[in-house]
Formats: sequence, structure tokens, C-alpha cells
Amino acid sequence: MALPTFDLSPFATGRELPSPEAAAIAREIDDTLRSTGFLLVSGHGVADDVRDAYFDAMRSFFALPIEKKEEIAIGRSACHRGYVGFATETLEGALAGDEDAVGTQLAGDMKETIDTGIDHGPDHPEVIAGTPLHGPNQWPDLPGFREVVDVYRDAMIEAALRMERALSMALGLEPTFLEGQPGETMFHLRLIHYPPMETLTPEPGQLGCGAHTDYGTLTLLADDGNGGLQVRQRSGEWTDVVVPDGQLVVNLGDLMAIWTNDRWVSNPHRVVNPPGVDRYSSPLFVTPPFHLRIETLETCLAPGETPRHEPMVTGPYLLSRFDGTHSYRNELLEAHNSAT
Ligand SMILES: O=C(O)CCC(=O)C(=O)O
Ligand SMILES: [Fe+2]
Repeated sequence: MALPTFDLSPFATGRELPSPEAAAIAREIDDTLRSTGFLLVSGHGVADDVRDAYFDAMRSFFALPIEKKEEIAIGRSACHRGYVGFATETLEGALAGDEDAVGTQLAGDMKETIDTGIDHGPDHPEVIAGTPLHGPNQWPDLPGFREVVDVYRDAMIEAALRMERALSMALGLEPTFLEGQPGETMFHLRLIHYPPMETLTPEPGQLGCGAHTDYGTLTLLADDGNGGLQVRQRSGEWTDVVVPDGQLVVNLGDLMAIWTNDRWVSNPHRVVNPPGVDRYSSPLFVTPPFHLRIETLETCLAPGETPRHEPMVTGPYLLSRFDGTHSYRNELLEAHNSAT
């Protein structure tokens, strides 16, 4: 399915907002998001050479022997950062409002990842306060790797800010509404490798990445052009997402439904490992500050209308979604892994 592409350059940091040009794009984005939670963006500010160096770094890391990769295993991190091995995360069934379905499919995803976030040193106030999900990344012993990933994450955060400005305007709010929420927005950059299908012996229903919705507000994803990402339309049909070279896919996470009272909702998506070729992809997950209470925005309520969702505090909600899907945090999945 060809998704529409929107130019984010009018929302770049330093550009005057709101501008008539930005307002027109924001209106079109709103029209699209009322029917599907997926779209493409250009003008996001991530330079091709920055992206190419990052994808090369991903290939180098995932080619390392498993013992080297396990040196930075996520289970060694107190803040959910590090290497997640094959079949240890199970996204199938991780759908909003359907938490009971998580874990009914126990065969884990046929992918491996590194989960990273903004590096928080020991003096960061949230680290001092012991807030979960805040702390340092774990880095492999690969020269230049950390620098390349940090440069790419910074570029992707700028892309995310452009998108947040567009979404804020699309909701009839100040352009800085989303980025200006009190506290520190969580930006989790994930590096993913999917091996080719024929190198695997999947259990029934096992996928590269099981059907799920994303948890936060917004995800921006780059891939290597090898395909495999599929999105479920409101009609129930699964369609392939083709990401043209140089563009990013943007999709909504579940918290957006609370904020917008279901004007915009997330779509389930999944990855089928492509045949004959490895797939590398990388989502940046944008989640509002840990302590922020998400409740329906006034601009998304018609006169007399009441919110359809209970308010939710971001951090505990995100942790509960991680607990359901990561075997190192979930006894049921852990037991399945050690038995197979
Ligand atoms: O690799 C992809 O294309 C999608 C990954 C994804 O949906 C996720 O990690 O949430
Ligand atoms: Fe996802």
C-alpha cells in the first residue's frame, strides 16, 4: 500500500511557526490520521550519510558472535537498555486494551535488537530519584559504534520534534504543545535485525515481529528497503508498507487515542522476515515524560462529549507493556524460553 508522504521541513527547529505552509500540511496530516495511524515523511532532517553510517554500524554489531552481543544483554541493565536476543521478546498480541492476549503466543519474535535511550548520567535528577527507564546505555566493544548511534539518535530526535510540532498544530494546539510537556520526553531508539526467513524454523504463528500496537505517542522508523513491515488497516486487511529511500514511516502509539479521544488511533502492525535477505530497521519510540498524566485534550472533545478513556500515567503504563512482552521481565515467557 502506498502511504501518503508529508514534508516536515516547515517544522524544522529554527523555522517560524505557525506558518501558512505548516498549517496546510498539518491539516492534511490530520485528515490522514483520522483514517489510518501510518504515514510517510520527507524533509525530516536525517542526512543520508548519517543514516548509512548507522545502518553499517547495525550490520557490524549483529554480525558479532552471540557471546559478544550477550555482553550487553538487556537483563544486565537496570533501565531496560541493551541487547535483546532471538525469541526473547514476544510482541504478538501486544495490542492496546487487550493486555490479556499478551503471552498467549509464547514463541518469541524472530529478531534481535539493541534497545537504547537518551544517556542519563548518575547526576540526572530522574536517576537520583530512581525513576525506572532512566540511566546509561550499554555499548558493545566496537570502535566508533557509540558515536555513530548517538549522532543518528540526535538526528532522529530532531525528526520527532518536527513531527510533534505538526501533530500539535493538527490538533489545534500551540506548535510546541507536545514537546513542551513538563518533564523529559522519552526517546527510545531500537536497532533491529531480522534474519532471512529460510534460515529459520518458525513455530506456528511465529513472526519476525508479532502483531502489536506501539505504546507511546509516536514512532518514526527507517528500514533498509528490504520490506517485511505490514500494517492492519481498519478494514482488517494486512498490507505491505513500502518505505521509499530517504523517507521515514511514522505511526501513532496507543497513548494518542487517549489524548485525542480516538480521533487518531494506532494500527496493529507486524514484520514477516523477508526471503533471501536480512532486514535491518530502526524505530525511534517517542513517549511523553515518565510522570505525565495523559488525559483527553479539550480540543478533541465536542461540546457535551466526555472522554472515552481513563487518564493514564505514562511511565507505569509503559513498564506494564514491557513486562508483558520481554521474557527477562515476564516469568511465563522466561519459562518458555528455558524449556525450548
Ligand atoms: O522493524 C519494523 O519494521 C517494525 C518494528 C516494530 O514495529 C517495533 O519494534 O515496534
Ligand atoms: Fe511497532
